[in-house]
Amino acid sequence: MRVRVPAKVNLHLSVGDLRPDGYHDLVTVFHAVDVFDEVVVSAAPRSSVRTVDGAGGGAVPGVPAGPRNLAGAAARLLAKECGRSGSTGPVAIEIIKNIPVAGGMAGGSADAAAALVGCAALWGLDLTRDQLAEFARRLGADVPFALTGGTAVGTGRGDLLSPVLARTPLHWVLAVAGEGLSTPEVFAELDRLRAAGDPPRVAPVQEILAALPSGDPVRIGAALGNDLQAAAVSLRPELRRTLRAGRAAGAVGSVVSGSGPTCAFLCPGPDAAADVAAELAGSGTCRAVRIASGPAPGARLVGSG
Ligand SMILES: C[C@](O)(CO)[C@H](O)COP(=O)(O)OP(=O)(O)OC[C@H]1O[C@@H](n2ccc(N)nc2=O)[C@H](O)[C@@H]1O
Ligand SMILES: Nc1ncnc2c1ncn2[C@@H]1O[C@H](COP(=O)(O)OP(=O)(O)OP(=O)(O)O)[C@@H](O)[C@H]1O
Repeated sequence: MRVRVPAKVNLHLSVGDLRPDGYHDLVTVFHAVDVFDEVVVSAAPRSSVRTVDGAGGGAVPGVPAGPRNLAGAAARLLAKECGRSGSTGPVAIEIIKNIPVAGGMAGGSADAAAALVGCAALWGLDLTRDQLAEFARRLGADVPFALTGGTAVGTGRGDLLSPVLARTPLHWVLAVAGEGLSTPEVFAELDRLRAAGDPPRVAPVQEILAALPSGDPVRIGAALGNDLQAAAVSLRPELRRTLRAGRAAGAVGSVVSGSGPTCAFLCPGPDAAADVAAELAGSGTCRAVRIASGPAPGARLVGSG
């Protein structure tokens, strides 16, 4: 079973206080973009997970091959919970990676969502979208959104979703950094910054929710915001230059995606995105540049047999 699954950017992310369970309450607006990982799940004598680079086919540093890989964890969870209702068994999982690793674009979460969809199909499990979402939630805060895609508001840990009807395509340039950031470290840095003196918080979510139906990139660009941006910039001060370079190149909005360090630049249209990408690529402020658009659909079977 071959499943295609999108990356996300957060158009809005407001972070509440640290909870006793180590998480923070969030209000976020997820937006899926057309940077896709593919996850291929096949019955095999022994379970395994292998990741290859979608661009060159080589190894992908930073992605665990063993039991810590979230896609393998997804397969194990489904086998454990549904073993009695279908023919579960060992699976070989191959991940074809295009989503930047540890980039704040939920790549590991996407692979977990794709593995849930692929294994459910392989094993003939008759699960509803709600049942899949419940398993997804147990794997990580970002996993349920990778199932649904589109644009959605997330509350709780970010895992309670309600869809946002905003179908006008948005054109993005993504600036990918040379080295990733650890999500727990970025949340911890925000706690530290707040203990030392409250950094400014993002505007209420209503601002972006009011802007989205207009489809107007200038209005939407002005409403982008992320409480984790200050923490990501504090850990990686060079992101300031990246953000400045994208705006100087003509982007109408900029935001660090999730826990970073990927920076997302909203552009007025596809031609402007090509111009911004070319200029950013020459600015020397990031490792790679990608053009993307959203909203993209969530995890979907694209082949079988
Ligand atoms: C930053 C975001 O990408 C925004 O969409 C997500 O909140 C992160 O989601 P994720 O990577 O799926 O997160 P998880 O794997 O569930 O959690 C990793 C760690 O991030 C921190 N974490 C995550 C989500 C959340 N609401 N509060 C947190 O404090 C916790 O330290 C947690 O142990
Ligand atoms: N399938 C996977 N793909 C990528 N990373 C994985 C995977 N499984 C486990 N990981 C681990 O998760 C860490 C975070 O990777 P990921 O690419 O999901 O980060 P992220 O995009 O910043 O996450 P998020 O946006 O959800 O916070 C990696 O450093 C790696 O150790």
